[in-house]
Amino acid sequence: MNDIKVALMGSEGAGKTAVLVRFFTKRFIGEYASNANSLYHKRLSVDGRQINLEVFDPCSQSGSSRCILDEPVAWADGFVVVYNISDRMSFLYAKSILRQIKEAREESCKGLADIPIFVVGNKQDLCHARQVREEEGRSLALENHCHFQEVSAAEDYLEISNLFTKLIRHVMGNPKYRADRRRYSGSKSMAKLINNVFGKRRKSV
Ligand SMILES: Nc1nc2c(ncn2[C@@H]2O[C@H](COP(=O)(O)OP(=O)(O)OP(=O)(O)O)[C@@H](O)[C@H]2O)c(=O)[nH]1
Repeated sequence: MNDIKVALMGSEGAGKTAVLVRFFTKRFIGEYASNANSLYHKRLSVDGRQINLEVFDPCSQSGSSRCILDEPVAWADGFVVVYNISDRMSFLYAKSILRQIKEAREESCKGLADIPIFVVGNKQDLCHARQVREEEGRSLALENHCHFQEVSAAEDYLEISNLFTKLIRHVMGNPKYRADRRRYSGSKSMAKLINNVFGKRRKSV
């Protein structure tokens, strides 16, 4: 079993939970109670390999994204940074998240290039109210050595599913992930870290 840990980042209302719930359930639910950090988990198979996927979905309303970010940077094998294409502020926020991930990883001497990050422009169905051009999203991703995709959690399942599958493949192909897996396999230390950082709250969708 491959354990893969992904952190979802982005401003309040960008659609982080909607994107995740779409991937996990194929459905768009519309409104989500979001007053706490959540850790979702799901078992799936990618290229014939069994994956135990854990996704950290922070509550943006806590207003403490900086400290929320510190631990996931050490914890996550990959990131999905979501913004809303009809909200420029959310794009600027995504930019600042990427900068913070980079700084935090530089502090821990891990660099940015070795961790898969997907920049996701959500709410593509609202393109009539677009405030962020697709090229801007693509350039931001390129500048930061990230992958890029626009999606609509409201309308797409396939694109979102492909995105997570691609992320999982990149994580599994990452030498750092493979080294960490060897180091942590059979160890209780990661489970302990997760409980310390995120509390015991876990969700299955
Ligand atoms: N039109 C449209 N609305 C969306 C889409 N994705 C999410 N929404 C709506 O945007 C709002 C916020 O979605 P959430 O998934 O709760 O956003 P979030 O980023 O998790 O927000 P926080 O939990 O507050 O951090 C909800 O009203 C969703 O229904 C989308 O693709 N298109």
